[in-house]
Amino acid sequence: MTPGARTQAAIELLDTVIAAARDEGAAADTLIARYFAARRYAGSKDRRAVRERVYAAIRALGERPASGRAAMLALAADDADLAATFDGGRHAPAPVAPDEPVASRGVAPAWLEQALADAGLDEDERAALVDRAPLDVRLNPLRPAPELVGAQPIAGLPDARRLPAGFDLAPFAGAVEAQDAGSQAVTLAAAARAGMTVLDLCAGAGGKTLALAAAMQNEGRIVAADVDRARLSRLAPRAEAAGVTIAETRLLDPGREAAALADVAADVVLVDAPCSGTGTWRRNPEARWRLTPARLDRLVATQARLLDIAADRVRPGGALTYIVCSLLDAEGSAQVAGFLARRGGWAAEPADLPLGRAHGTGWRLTPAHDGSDGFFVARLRAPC
Ligand SMILES: C[S@@+](CC[C@H](N)C(=O)[O-])C[C@H]1O[C@@H](n2cnc3c(N)ncnc32)[C@H](O)[C@@H]1O
Repeated sequence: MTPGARTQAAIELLDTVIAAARDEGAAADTLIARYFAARRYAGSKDRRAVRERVYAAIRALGERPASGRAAMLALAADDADLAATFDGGRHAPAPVAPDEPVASRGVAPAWLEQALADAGLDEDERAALVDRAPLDVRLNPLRPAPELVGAQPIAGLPDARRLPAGFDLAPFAGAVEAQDAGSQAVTLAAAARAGMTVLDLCAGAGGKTLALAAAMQNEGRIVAADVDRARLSRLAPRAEAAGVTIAETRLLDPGREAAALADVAADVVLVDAPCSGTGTWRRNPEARWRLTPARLDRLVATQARLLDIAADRVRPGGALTYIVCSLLDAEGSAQVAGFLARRGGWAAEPADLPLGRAHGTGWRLTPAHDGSDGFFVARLRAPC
């Protein structure tokens, strides 16, 4: 492909990413894979260059742009080589007209930037939300530790390593789990120990379930529940590879979760709740283009409902750990304040984790402060 054809491909792809973000359609990665599946003539260098351009645009633009062309013109404003590809040549974008719309750079849509500022994140903290994320892993203490060339330790997390970009994890399946340092740190707030009964209410594919099992030295019982069949079905093979035998999965019907869990009385319940993901924009920057105030309201309502379901499953004196990979107070500190207001006798305990700092009713990790994804976590103690 010529440089102009690559630019035009990025514009076309961005048009589909923008439409999918607006209409809750497929993720950018899926759209890029589909695009090239239908264009076998594009070589691996072309694919990489186009993909990089698409993601550079997504990362640079906070507001969902009006079009792929407006998005690429925003990048071209600071990149003379890119601007030169708008030459009207064969397969290349048309030359730029004097009054053409150009998307504006930014971290997030205005309403979200304001909500993040209201949550106490200054400009530098907000800008770091869309930096590139490192590759972090958790060494599985249930398996012999492999040699990982180039691995760096992460202070305060003995099982965490930061790996060089592009490191191939496939040969280490079961011994090494890809997991952000922040995700590892917030799981420690659950303080799961050998012999406990633990409910992982939003287990997904089991990233935190496996970390809980390791902390429990694979002794006790974990009920790993989720409403998403596809995600939950990935847990059992991962557990087997990791040597985890104490986790059982339970697929829940949305709206009927409480009944399906009525037999569980847990020492620890973990709610790794569905959220806006504002703390994981480094890995998923297009999420900024998908979130609307109405979608956020729905997530906040679901989180409150899950907190109440979870609280009913904690034995007297047990603990509930609530986690969101979001830095919005509506999903974090204020969500927990609402829980404490409607649940007499419950108390928030200081988390005191190796990463992060106290924030409102809980604890917060941010990319700028901790070099990890952004999280809010609270540990809540049930009355005896
Ligand atoms: C942040 S993800 C969990 C990630 C997972 N704990 C991990 O560490 O990989 C949130 C999960 O909540 C699940 N979820 C959404 N609504 C739910 C509900 N009503 N009951 C249980 N799980 C739910 C989603 O399917 C999703 O897997």
